[in-house]
Amino acid sequence: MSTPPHSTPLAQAVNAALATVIDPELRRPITELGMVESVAVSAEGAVRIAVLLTISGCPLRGTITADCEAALSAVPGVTAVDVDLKVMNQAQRDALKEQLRGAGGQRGIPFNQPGSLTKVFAVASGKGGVGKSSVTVNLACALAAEGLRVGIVDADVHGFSVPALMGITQSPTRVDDMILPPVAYGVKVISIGMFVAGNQPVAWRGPMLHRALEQFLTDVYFGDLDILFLDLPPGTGDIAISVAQLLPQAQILVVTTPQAAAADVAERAGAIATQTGQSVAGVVENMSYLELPDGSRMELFGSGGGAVLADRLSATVGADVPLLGQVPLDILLREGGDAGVPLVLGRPETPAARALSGIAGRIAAVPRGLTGIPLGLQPR
Ligand SMILES: Nc1ncnc2c1ncn2[C@@H]1O[C@H](COP(=O)(O)OP(=O)(O)OP(=O)(O)O)[C@@H](O)[C@H]1O
Repeated sequence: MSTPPHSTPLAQAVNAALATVIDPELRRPITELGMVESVAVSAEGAVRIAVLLTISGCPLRGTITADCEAALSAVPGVTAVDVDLKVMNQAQRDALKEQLRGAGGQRGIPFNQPGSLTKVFAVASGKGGVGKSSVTVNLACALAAEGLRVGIVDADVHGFSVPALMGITQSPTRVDDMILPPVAYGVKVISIGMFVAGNQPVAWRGPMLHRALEQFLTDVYFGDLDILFLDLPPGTGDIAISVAQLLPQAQILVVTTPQAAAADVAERAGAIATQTGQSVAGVVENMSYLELPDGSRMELFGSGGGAVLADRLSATVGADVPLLGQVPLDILLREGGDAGVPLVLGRPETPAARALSGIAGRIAAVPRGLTGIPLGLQPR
């Protein structure tokens, strides 16, 4: 015989345990999301719950089942757990979407709303291969490990690499017109690479890129984020202009190597801020040196490019653009990327990981860009 929830101490403990189960995509307790349809606890301690999935093919059904079983089995007095998975009907899905998007379920780019507190960083580089994506992923993971809510939009549509760097093979879940991004290491990630089959090259032109970015920013449910990174394609292409139009408050973070020639092209990527009215949050110098076994440093790509670039950008944009840090070359950084385990998490003790974590700390301290946000000031 089953008893209704809340009626016994055991049923209350079961409900409290269920409230600790977090939906892997929405990152909220399943009890808050209307996902627990029913809970029954027998006098013998057998628990039977019905969980409503957002869609029938939910790729995370196994995870949700295992998490419910683990949480409930740990409750003293529970002798058996049976999780019955069902699927939300349209009315339940609509209610969930409304809950997530706010009353009225309004569409639009949430990061542009007046109340948004998300800091947006567009990570740019002059040329490819300087480590822009590796830096983005490591900064995001370092910040998420500190407890911040972090997302990445891989806007490098021609050379998307973020999912692989974070070991993500899972596709986003679609709940009608809402896209739920996969989460890795606590970071919500969306990439054009998740929407193309296999490893196909993407040959899109400007307007399609703009539309894709707009769709990512509008339809992907990130929830409340502290920091959003946009991994831009190298150079000063259409997408940088689109970012400026769609997210005027995005601040530019420029990644370069110490090489003078790399700094020259990177300056163009940063200087676009003067045309778009955005601010430049700083410069990250990557591949700064290689530490040799005797402790000496070999400067493979020369030296000083990051500092020169920061000075030049300060002069160009008319505001202080700091050199946020120098990241040494480290084979482990490349290996971590290949294995989908970012260095700051896999080998946090290495000098490169420490440099990246230091830069992440400096980024966390950067105030939110205000361009494009109504300040609510009234003229007297
Ligand atoms: N500090 C570093 N030490 C060792 N290897 C690095 C370092 N930074 C990046 N790499 C490696 O260099 C390669 C290029 O890095 P990454 O893909 O991050 O560059 P990118 O600038 O994003 O390139 P693109 O824009 O062309 O996609 C990768 O194999 C990466 O593992």
